[in-house]
Amino acid sequence: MIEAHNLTKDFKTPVVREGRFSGLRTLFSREYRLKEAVRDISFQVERGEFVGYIGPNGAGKSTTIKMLTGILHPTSGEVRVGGVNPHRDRRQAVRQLGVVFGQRSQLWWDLPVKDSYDILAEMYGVSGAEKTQRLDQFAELLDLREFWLTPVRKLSLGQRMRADIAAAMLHDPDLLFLDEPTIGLDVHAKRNIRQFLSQLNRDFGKTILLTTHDMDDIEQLCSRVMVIDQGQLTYDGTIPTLREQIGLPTEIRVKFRGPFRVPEETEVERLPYRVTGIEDDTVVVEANRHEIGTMEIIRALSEWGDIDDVDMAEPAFEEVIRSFSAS
Ligand SMILES: Nc1ncnc2c1ncn2[C@@H]1O[C@H](COP(=O)(O)OP(=O)(O)OP(=O)(O)O)[C@@H](O)[C@H]1O
Repeated sequence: MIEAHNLTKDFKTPVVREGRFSGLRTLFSREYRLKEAVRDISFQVERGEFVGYIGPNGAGKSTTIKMLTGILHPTSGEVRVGGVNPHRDRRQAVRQLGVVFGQRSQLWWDLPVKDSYDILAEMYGVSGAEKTQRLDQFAELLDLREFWLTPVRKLSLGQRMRADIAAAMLHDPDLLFLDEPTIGLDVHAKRNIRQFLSQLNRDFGKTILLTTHDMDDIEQLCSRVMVIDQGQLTYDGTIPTLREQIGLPTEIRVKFRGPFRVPEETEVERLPYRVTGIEDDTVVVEANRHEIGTMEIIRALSEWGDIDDVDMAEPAFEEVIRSFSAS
């Protein structure tokens, strides 16, 4: 559905001069600084996938999305979306993709929500019957009716986002790009949006590429995640594998039935796990699953006493990403 081959995007920006008349001198300067926003990125997204695209600020996420949607032309490399070049065959590409930018709306600010849909339907050549059928469905799933006749500028952020997602899907594209769709929303509004996106993917087979700083979005929605850092793709795979690669410690809480004996610190230190706490009948251990298997730890701990229950907590996803970007 999406193919990116050795995508690179450089931005040339004039070097800003200091001092008097600096604005004018910058304007006429021939000195440029080159910024490699995206460097030699290749990936493929198959039909029906839900992919998270994440990375620190300024990593190159928006630039990539803009190349995939045809807004920007790559400096080198190639993009195909549904078999077409989105920059060259703009009309064809636009028909099969929907885009939502969390920070700005594609709806008409002063018009009632309903009127924006009428204009978009006209622009995309969506027939009256199709429009009615889709809007009925979206109104149901996204609760649009409560603000149907309200001008867009009067909507809350959550309402505006729901209205925008429905607008992006009005012409029934196969592919949806979302850039920060849950930014600034409260927990309830985020849940609504996530539910709808999940339905679009699961029940309607839509392919979705999601850029977000909200790690819960990624964990709850995406089956695959791509990490970009300083313009380069540093990871492409599943979330559990990403966790394993980083090797952040897993916390294991072991509850003992009856008495137990924790070995002396000197004995424990030689082992690839650390006892980080003892609370009544529970011992908390941190281990790096790179170095020792969970079963091995449990086997070792069972020598301390009679194990009643074991609970494991994986490292928080946000921490995984932070550590990944720093390494
Ligand atoms: N039009 C432009 N001209 C010059 N530099 C640009 C332009 N657009 C982006 N950049 C630079 O390219 C780099 C990547 O920017 P981009 O917006 O793609 O990052 P991002 O990962 O989307 O960041 P964020 O999470 O903050 O939105 C940044 O250093 C940015 O300053």
